[in-house]
Amino acid sequence: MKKLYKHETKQIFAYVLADERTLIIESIFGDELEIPLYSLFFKYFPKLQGLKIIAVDENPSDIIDLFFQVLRDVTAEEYQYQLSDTLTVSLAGNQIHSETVTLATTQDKSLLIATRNEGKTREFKAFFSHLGYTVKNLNDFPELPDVAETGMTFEENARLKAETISELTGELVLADDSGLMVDVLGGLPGVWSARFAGPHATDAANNAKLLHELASTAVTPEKRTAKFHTTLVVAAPDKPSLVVEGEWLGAIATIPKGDDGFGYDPLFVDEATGKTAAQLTLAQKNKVSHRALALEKLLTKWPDWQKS
Ligand SMILES: O=P(O)(O)OP(=O)(O)OP(=O)(O)OC[C@H]1O[C@@H](n2cnc3c(O)ncnc32)[C@H](O)[C@@H]1O
Ligand SMILES: [Mg+2]
Repeated sequence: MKKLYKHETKQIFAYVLADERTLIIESIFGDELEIPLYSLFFKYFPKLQGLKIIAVDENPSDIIDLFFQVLRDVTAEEYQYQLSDTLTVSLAGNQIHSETVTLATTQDKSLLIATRNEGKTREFKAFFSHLGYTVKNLNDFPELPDVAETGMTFEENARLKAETISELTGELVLADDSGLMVDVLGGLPGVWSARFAGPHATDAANNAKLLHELASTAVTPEKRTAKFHTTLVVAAPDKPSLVVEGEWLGAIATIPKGDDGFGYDPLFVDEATGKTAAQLTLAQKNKVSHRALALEKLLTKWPDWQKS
């Protein structure tokens, strides 16, 4: 069964009955969306199979709205619900369920990422849109200066980028300083990853230089181990910045593979899957990458930091 579903007001959704009794909610790009209340959904969804919803709109409350529309469609029963801090469900006028819920809202939350790198920005956008944040980067503010990365460590550079831009704009700013560390090259290119093949080097030039370095030192396959590192710094006016980091273990391939991602992704082989980062979808990379791990840590620290 596959049906195109027209949302009451604006969005169009498709839904498909899945083989297993699971609820899968995907964006139209195939990214799985994390929406709360899965168990509740199954309490009321009467089919033996599960449900796959493909949503144009990723807003959790719209998807919950959709779920109840689907439920009415499937059961021909008049389920009603109300959603504020509490979700209440009623059938034929009688309340049959009530629970407290927390949903990310999309109101007034914006985050400036102090980067001009659109590859990084795409990953941050995918992550923060689930939390209701609108993400902008420095390409949206051409008048802001480039911050020179004069530090010798990822943290120094990330602080420079986040704190300078936060001071200039008065905004909440996140910066990412990251790089590839290849064991046999003593951790290079490291903080110089963006400039490995020279100032303003392209990704292709950096990748070519990396392959050349490893070929010229005749490195055996098992010695091509490497890791991606990122340090994230969040800065806001008048408080100490929040710093987290993440690492992703892998190895350097002998030829570039895959079309997704950016930077060194076509050469970085994920230790767990054997695929290059460029062979992973954005959603897959965003579950395992150095940036994803750092963002996970950021989320656990974010609420206390925001209150501080
Ligand atoms: O400083 P901003 O404006 O954020 O952008 P940048 O590209 O200069 O970024 P960095 O200074 O942090 O340098 C990071 C380098 O490491 C590469 N890199 C970082 N994360 C990566 C990832 O997830 N996949 C592939 N390459 C990555 C990236 O392409 C850059 O060459
Ligand atoms: Mg940079």
